[in-house]
Amino acid sequence: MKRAKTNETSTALDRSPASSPPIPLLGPQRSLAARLVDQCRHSRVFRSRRFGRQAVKDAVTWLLRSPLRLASAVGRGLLAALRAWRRWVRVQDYRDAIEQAEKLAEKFVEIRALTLYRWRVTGITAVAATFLLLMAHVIAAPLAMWGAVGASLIALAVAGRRKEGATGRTPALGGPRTLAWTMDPQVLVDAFRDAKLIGRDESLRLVERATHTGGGWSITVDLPATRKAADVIKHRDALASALAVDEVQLVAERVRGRGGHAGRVFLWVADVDPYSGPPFSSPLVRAESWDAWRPVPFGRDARRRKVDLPLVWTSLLVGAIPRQGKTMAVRLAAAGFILDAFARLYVFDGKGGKDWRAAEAVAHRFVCGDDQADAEAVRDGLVELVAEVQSRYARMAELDDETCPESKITPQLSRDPAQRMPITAVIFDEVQVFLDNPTKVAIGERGTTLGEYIADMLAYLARKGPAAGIIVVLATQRPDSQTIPSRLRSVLGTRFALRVMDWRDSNIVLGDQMNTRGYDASTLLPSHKGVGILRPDGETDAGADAVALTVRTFYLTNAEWRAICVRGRLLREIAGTLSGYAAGEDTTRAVDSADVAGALSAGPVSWSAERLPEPLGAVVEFLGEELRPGGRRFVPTAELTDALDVEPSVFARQMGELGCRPTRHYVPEGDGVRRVRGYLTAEIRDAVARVRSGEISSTGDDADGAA
Ligand SMILES: Nc1ncnc2c1ncn2[C@@H]1O[C@H](COP(=O)(O)OP(=O)(O)OP(=O)(O)O)[C@@H](O)[C@H]1O
Repeated sequence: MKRAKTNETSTALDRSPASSPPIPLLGPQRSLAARLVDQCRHSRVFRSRRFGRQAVKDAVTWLLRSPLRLASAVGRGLLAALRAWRRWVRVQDYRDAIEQAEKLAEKFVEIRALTLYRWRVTGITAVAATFLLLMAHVIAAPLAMWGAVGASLIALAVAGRRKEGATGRTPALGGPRTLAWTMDPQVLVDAFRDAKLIGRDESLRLVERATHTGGGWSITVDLPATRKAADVIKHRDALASALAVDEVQLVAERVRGRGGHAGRVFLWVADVDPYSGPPFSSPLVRAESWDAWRPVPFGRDARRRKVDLPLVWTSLLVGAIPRQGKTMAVRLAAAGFILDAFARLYVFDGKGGKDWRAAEAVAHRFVCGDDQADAEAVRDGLVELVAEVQSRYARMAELDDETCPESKITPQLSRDPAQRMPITAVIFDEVQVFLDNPTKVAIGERGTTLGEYIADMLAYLARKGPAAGIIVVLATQRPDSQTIPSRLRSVLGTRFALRVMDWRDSNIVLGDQMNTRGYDASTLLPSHKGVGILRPDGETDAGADAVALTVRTFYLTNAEWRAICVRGRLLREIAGTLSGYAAGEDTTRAVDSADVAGALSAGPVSWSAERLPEPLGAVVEFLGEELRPGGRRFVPTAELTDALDVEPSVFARQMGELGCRPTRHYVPEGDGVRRVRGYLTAEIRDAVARVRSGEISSTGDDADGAA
């Protein structure tokens, strides 16, 4: 993900903390003098004007706050002293012991005498102290009396000072606690301890002191050795709670690259909800044209940094419950292609509303609706695209090394009309409408449903299309495993999850285990329209920065969207690239469907779990594309039983009945290897083939009766 940096939001990742050795924040064993010397030696206050200004601000704040802090410490000290005196005068220890022994009645006179005696001592001490003070005032100088009062106040302030490591939400931290950590790093350390991100006897090291940037406070810290930044990101909610801010206000990032390491964390706490306020307008509204090879402006992150989405070489899956902003997100991606006169668009809208009507003006193929005829038109469009991918690979193989160095599309190839390989975007809104189509069809010798066939072709396009310049963009409001089969999901590189119902749906869009890594789209707020978690494609440069990030998409009004489509048509008319549906030719290219069936089965086999007995069906569904020959060789039993949530002994027995026997195999673990029980994928494939051929019945018995 390329993030453009605005002036007001310098990124932590770009800083070079290597130039600033960490300053110990709190070292229990270090003396104050040693810490001061250290601070001065490493301080950038003397080297950087920005840090100098911040230090002066901090010092002034500290000075202004100190009378208040002294007064509250004296107040606490006075309270503590009064409590101690009250216990003493009431002979509380003795009284408690007697009460425990149930002898209060017997000892009542004795306690009362002792209490009266202590009251007398208190009175005499108070009178004597007052007399001595007055004498000092009269005989010596007023200074002596004020000196004595000052000493008493200091003693009370020391007694009432905040102790290091004090836990819990003390009333003093209520409300302004959100910002207390910017003044007093001890509060930040306490928050890390309370959130159980560091131990009670551990501390943090300050890499960059707290500064106010881009509508929030940022700080970079080093965790104690062996603690991981990934865990801070994972438990961001706990840290937000400890800092008393809403979790949407807290951004935690691992500092990577030069100067970064696995234990260095950048924190940013927004002053207010960063996703509230008016939506951001897309820069594409003002763009005359766009180059589809450039990452398209997609939105802004919490710190308002621009997030661009590379689309060439990848594919995109957008998932969310209704009315969260899927169509908007897909329109943004589409706008980048529409404004490139050399790009071609296939638009398939399963919703059938007017959201995509304006795209008719530029689309090479356009289908809008959920009728059988629409599903068949989508099928024909995809058949044409599968054939197009095959043809492009065949043609690229014929080109010389200079024109096509890597059997991959290049910007020059995609814009050369003679080569006929334009960047082609295949855009689906509400793709589940087509994937769920139950009509039976025969593909080659295989019987399947139209929905399955469409899924197979989409999986093929997402897998083989990007290198040939064909990009698949899918949006669905049902991101469940039934609707988007794993063989299709696993080949969609970039994922964007707006709010979904639960963490399972979130993981289906973003990838397995993403909730345990701190990315769960079900925790997004309903009021945050257009806010989602973006997981960039690991294959693109974008994937290097962060596993995922929360983005608020840009906003296009309907009028702006229509204007973009009109501009796209004009650009095509000028360049002479208007084609297909938009140019008034609405017939798909005649393609021999046997060729397509051949292409689908010559590629990785489509492993469908349909009509397979359990647990084989679930295993096939879980492994998806990994099951194909040349994919994974071995799957540990523990991985399968965990993923399918089944009892290991029952699982082993049922797999045995289907002819799959576990074996032992070495798997990598850490730096070494470990021998574990599991299944060879060849055995699983064999079992699938035997069930399909009827050799094993779908109840799990061998057709010939043998178990
Ligand atoms: N980035 C954004 N900023 C502000 N509002 C947005 C943003 N994106 C979408 N919205 C608003 O959210 C609402 C739903 O948007 P959209 O139609 O894109 O959602 P959807 O998920 O496609 O809905 P459906 O499932 O009904 O098709 C619209 O009112 C839209 O204006």
